Amino acid sequence: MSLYCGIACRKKSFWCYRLLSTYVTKTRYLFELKEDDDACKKAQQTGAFYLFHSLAPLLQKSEQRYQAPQYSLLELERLLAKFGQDTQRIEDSVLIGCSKQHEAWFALDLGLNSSSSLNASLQKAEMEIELKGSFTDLRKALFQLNTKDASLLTTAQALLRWHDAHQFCSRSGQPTKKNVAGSKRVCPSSKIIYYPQAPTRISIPSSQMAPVVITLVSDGTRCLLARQSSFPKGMYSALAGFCDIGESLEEAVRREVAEEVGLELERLKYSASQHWSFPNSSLMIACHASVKPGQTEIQVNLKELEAAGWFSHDEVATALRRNNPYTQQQNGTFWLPPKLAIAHQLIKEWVEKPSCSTLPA
Ligand SMILES: NC(=O)C1=CN([C@@H]2O[C@H](COP(=O)(O)OP(=O)(O)OC[C@H]3O[C@@H](n4cnc5c(N)ncnc54)[C@H](O)[C@@H]3O)[C@@H](O)[C@H]2O)C=CC1
Ligand SMILES: [Mg+2]
Repeated sequence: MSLYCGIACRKKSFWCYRLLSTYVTKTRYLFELKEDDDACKKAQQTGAFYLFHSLAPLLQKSEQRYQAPQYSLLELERLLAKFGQDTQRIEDSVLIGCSKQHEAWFALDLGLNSSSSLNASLQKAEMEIELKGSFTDLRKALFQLNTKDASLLTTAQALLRWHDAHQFCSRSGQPTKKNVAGSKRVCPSSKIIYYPQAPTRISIPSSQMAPVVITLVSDGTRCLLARQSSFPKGMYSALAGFCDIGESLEEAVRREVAEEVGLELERLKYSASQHWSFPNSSLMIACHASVKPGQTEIQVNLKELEAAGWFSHDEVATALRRNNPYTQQQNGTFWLPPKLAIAHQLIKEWVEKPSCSTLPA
């Protein structure tokens, strides 16, 4: 087993970006902005903002086409000042993506009640005159926009709507606080962390199921297994991760693999699903995936994983036959999740049919 314990070279950010594909570096850059408020604040300085009013995106017409204009932080500050608004309102913005060159994109709604500024929301008509555009119902706007803007604004609206609906903690009743990127809200009093899908964490049994993708990556002869520091000693599993709001399952699979081990998928194939209760209700959606032969160098994201590695078919087949893993801990071999876990089923499926045919990712 060639185990990479992940030497992440810290250069300004979590990883060096050399050797990683554009897609992987973009994914890891966004992960960093979601995890690090200072990095996200810094990204706002050079980023671009899309504007909404009461969940309707601003569109401008140029020639026969509509487009969604972008504003710099400076332009936004000037616009707010012109209408007597403090710049605190910018704290209501959410991170929605970035360019290949790592220009971060944000969305800000000028019409929803602000949780960061005491100012009232801005009047729609006045803003449309000032901005020479119209705040357009998103369903209508989707017919007028290019695919990139349509997908971006759909994610933006979902995130802005979620934040607007989760201003208070369902346990303490206290106002919740958004992180800079808007990838979560925290209640300072109950300490519950809310993620844009379902309330999660600790004591609040979620009434919804958070969608989670779990993926067994193969390079044709080996499969990729990983472990978190929270796992029992010696246990390795498939890569798993919560879907982000606005994401398809395929996008979540690709993003999680890029974020956690720095690999770009070539193909993936749905396998099965499972309800999973730990730590809260999740809907596990399991897939097989493959990487291009020769593009198998793992770069472990040490903020998420303790280790990851490629395991041969024989090693994994032997591990599957171990029925009492706890005895294995003594002699330091690795072991796999219990039969009940869909990770076990996914791994067993691969051992029985190593060449699970996969579809383009
Ligand atoms: N049934 C099975 O075979 C397996 C199930 N799992 C489950 O999959 C889930 C996701 O696995 P991880 O690698 O931990 O996810 P992950 O790779 O997304 O990392 C967890 C982080 O995601 C963030 N996050 C985003 N949305 C979240 C939400 N709704 N709830 C909680 N955290 C959220 C948090 O920052 C958290 O620290 C876990 O709950 C785990 O129990 C994991 C492996 C096997
Ligand atoms: Mg994970």
